[in-house]
Amino acid sequence: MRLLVHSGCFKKTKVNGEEEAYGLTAASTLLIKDKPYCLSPTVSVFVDPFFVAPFQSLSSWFKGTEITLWETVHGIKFWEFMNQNPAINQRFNEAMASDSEIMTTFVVKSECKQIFEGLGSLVDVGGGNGTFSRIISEAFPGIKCTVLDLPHAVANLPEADNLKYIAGDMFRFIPPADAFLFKLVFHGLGDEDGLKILKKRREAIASNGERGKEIGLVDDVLVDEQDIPAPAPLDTRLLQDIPARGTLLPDVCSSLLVFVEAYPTNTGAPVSGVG
Ligand SMILES: C[S@@+](CC[C@H](N)C(=O)[O-])C[C@H]1O[C@@H](n2cnc3c(N)ncnc32)[C@H](O)[C@@H]1O
Repeated sequence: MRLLVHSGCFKKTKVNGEEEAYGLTAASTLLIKDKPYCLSPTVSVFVDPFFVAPFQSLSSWFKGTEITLWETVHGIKFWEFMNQNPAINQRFNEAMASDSEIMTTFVVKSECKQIFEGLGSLVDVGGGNGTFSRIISEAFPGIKCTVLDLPHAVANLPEADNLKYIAGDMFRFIPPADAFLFKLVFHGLGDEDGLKILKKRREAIASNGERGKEIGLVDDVLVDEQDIPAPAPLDTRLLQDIPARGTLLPDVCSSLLVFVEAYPTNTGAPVSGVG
């Protein structure tokens, strides 16, 4: 318990003014199942041996020729691994969905609500099981939401009048829309692949008569360490990015923030989010 208190999972408290007890902290409150906001699926995926074990092979990766740590350990790319392991894929998608449930509270329902007003269509690129888009589609019935993701991620998901799924490859085609949402997509890409996606998004804008200059980016962004409020776990974030992306410094992510701010919304407010 001492360790768990030290790491912020529990806090020491007194019952009836004298008996020592342990209580939940703000962080561990988010791990309670069946509450509206629960990050337990996210935590359980990122501490699962399937995700943590590759870190035992860092030295092989450094010495080898594979681009990503994941390929060094599993012999295939991260998303191909998900395709071949449906049970893990399901858990991964649920983890992403639990993160989206929380984030939409701030992005869709309060802090950034105005950025969605007036939009006719939105493509959620690499949108996973579409939790983020489902919440947007319910809050803004006038926005036609399309979730683009790989076939194994979007198979058999229930659609609605203004929520559709496209099984596809974002490196090949991104459908035209008024707005594009990229949530937790770029941090898993190397710089070259990140730029390819931006070019595809550019083509989607051009094919829509130059409408749709809005872009929503919700991702890890590398900033100077001194700019991160303590105790933000930069080391954890950097480690989380290593398995799939293959380079240690997310340069594209840093420059993307600049890019995002260069594309104001139709309401004049920059669309950017740092998650
Ligand atoms: C980290 S997850 C984020 C999911 C979702 N945006 C969210 O935040 O809940 C990245 C997503 O990108 C998808 N993805 C990876 N490569 C893709 C590709 N080539 N085309 C379309 N989607 C892809 C994955 O299947 C996965 O759902």
